[in-house]
Amino acid sequence: MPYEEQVKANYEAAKAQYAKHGIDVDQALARLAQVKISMHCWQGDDVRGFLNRGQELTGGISVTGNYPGAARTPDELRADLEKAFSLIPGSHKVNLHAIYADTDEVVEIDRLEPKHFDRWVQWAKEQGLGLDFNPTCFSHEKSKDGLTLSHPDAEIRDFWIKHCQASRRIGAYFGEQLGQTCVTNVWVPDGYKDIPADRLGPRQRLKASLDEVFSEQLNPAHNLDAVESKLFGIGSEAYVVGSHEFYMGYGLQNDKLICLDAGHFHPTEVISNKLSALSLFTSGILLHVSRPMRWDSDHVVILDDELLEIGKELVRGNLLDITHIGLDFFDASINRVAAWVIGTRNTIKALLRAMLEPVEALKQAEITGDYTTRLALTEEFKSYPFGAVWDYYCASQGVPVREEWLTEVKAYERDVLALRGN
Ligand SMILES: C[C@H](O)[C@H](O)[C@@H](O)C(=O)CO
Ligand SMILES: [Mn+2]
Repeated sequence: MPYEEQVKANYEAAKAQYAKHGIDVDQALARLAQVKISMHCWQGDDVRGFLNRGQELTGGISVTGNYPGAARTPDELRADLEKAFSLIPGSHKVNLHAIYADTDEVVEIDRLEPKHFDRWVQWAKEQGLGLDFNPTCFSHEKSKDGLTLSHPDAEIRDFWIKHCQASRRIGAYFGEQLGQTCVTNVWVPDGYKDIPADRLGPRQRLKASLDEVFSEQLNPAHNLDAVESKLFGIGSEAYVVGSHEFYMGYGLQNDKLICLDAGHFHPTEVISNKLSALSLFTSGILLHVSRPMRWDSDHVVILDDELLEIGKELVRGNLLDITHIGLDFFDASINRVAAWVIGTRNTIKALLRAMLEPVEALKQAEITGDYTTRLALTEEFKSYPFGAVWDYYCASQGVPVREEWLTEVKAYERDVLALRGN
């Protein structure tokens, strides 16, 4: 049987099995096709960006590895993103950082304007992509002591406030131009390596700075603001100003999306368990889907228990409408295009797996105290023919089925990435 026919036949057989449990697979795929993943541009060049290219990566984050072929220019980065998107089913977004401005002007980051991102906007229009945005409060001379919006020096604080204000305007421009809301996420690295004498003062300053950052009213159809907390970073082991409690309080009080990065909590703490609770109090959530390994190591996302659990929580709690799903990992030890493809396909797979579960039967078993059925069904469904549905979804979206995509990445590596000579 020709391969396409085999994929279709497997799909039909799988569909019949799921239908026995009242699961409408066609409906699940239609729903899945609506979900956008915001693919982070910074996987493509190890968080270097194009402004201040000489600056080392700071902010307590780190990229390891020296796999050849990192993008050196905006055109190269866009070509790599296009390659990755051609191997991922669905229609998605690109998440930009301010240092990825594509301009011939020499511009300081507190003076960035929408025009410095026009080439990105034109490209996004051509590609049918949405854009998200982030101020870059690191890798800069004015953040060299690890402090930005909470800095004791008012002039330095003001510089970063202006940068974040400029970033929000750029986000609103993206939203207006592309007809898709842009999420602008504020993350600052501020913290101390050792035990601080004053934990309150920096938080008071950060709060006041954020109030200024968000003082301009922007159309929420164009831009939504998010705030991202963290537990610790390299050089901020003892104290991070923007802790989870800080941003949860700030976000709830000021109607900002709360960003949960999977790598920003204690090693045994998981963000999947936070979604239902947060959803009761917030108007929106931003996810930074990442894979911490012993620390906030930003490994490429794999289809592990936590990713599956995130998918389940989003689907079972009906949270996809209020949740913006972004990725945040950076691995320079493997082909960077492959890293995007693996992490993004896995995130979509986790959602599909969750959509193909007998949720109502599981909830019913639970509510009647029949935990035996809950466990039995959960375990049996792990070997239901999810793969056949995934294969069909990829084929129907015109992207390679299974590991076929790797052949394309290898060819791209040979014909394009290897020629970059880096
Ligand atoms: C580059 C990103 O903005 C950064 O990774 C941030 O989101 C973060 O998670 C820092 O640890
Ligand atoms: Mn993050």
